[in-house]
Amino acid sequence: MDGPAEARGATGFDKLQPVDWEALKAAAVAAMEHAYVPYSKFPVGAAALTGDGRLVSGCNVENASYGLTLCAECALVGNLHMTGGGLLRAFYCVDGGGNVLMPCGRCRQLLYEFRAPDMELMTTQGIKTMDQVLPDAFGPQHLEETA
Ligand SMILES: O=c1ccn([C@H]2C[C@H](O)[C@@H](CO)O2)c(=O)[nH]1
Ligand SMILES: [Zn+2]
Repeated sequence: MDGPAEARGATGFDKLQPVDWEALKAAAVAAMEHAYVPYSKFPVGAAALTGDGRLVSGCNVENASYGLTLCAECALVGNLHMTGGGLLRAFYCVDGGGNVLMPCGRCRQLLYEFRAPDMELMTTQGIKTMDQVLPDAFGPQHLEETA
């Protein structure tokens, strides 16, 4: 039915509305408090602002089969779709102490799929763009090259 997320565009995208990074952090911390981490004891919370101004979030959910663990970003992407889809404009991830946490490599790819143009991420070195944290990313365009 639908093509890749980026092709659908960010409906209602409003760049005039400044990103409230403190609100994003608070949402990430609130999500982190729901983490299921009996194995690593390393809770993670992620929150993002969508192009149309919604806050979406997620926490990590571990499994006795360790490798099946879901990162917080996985839950966030599920939440994005459950609450109306769209694209991500700004992203914030925290550890159990509320410190900024860099998304793992797999999650950077996951987020890339749903990035709004010029999506920003809070990093340990301040605000960065998706392109800075995942340069030369693999994306839908590569699928078309060999078709
Ligand atoms: O980007 C990341 C990196 C790690 N984790 C989780 C997975 C695991 O439950 C715990 C320790 O790796 O942190 C996330 O949720 N997101
Ligand atoms: Zn991850």
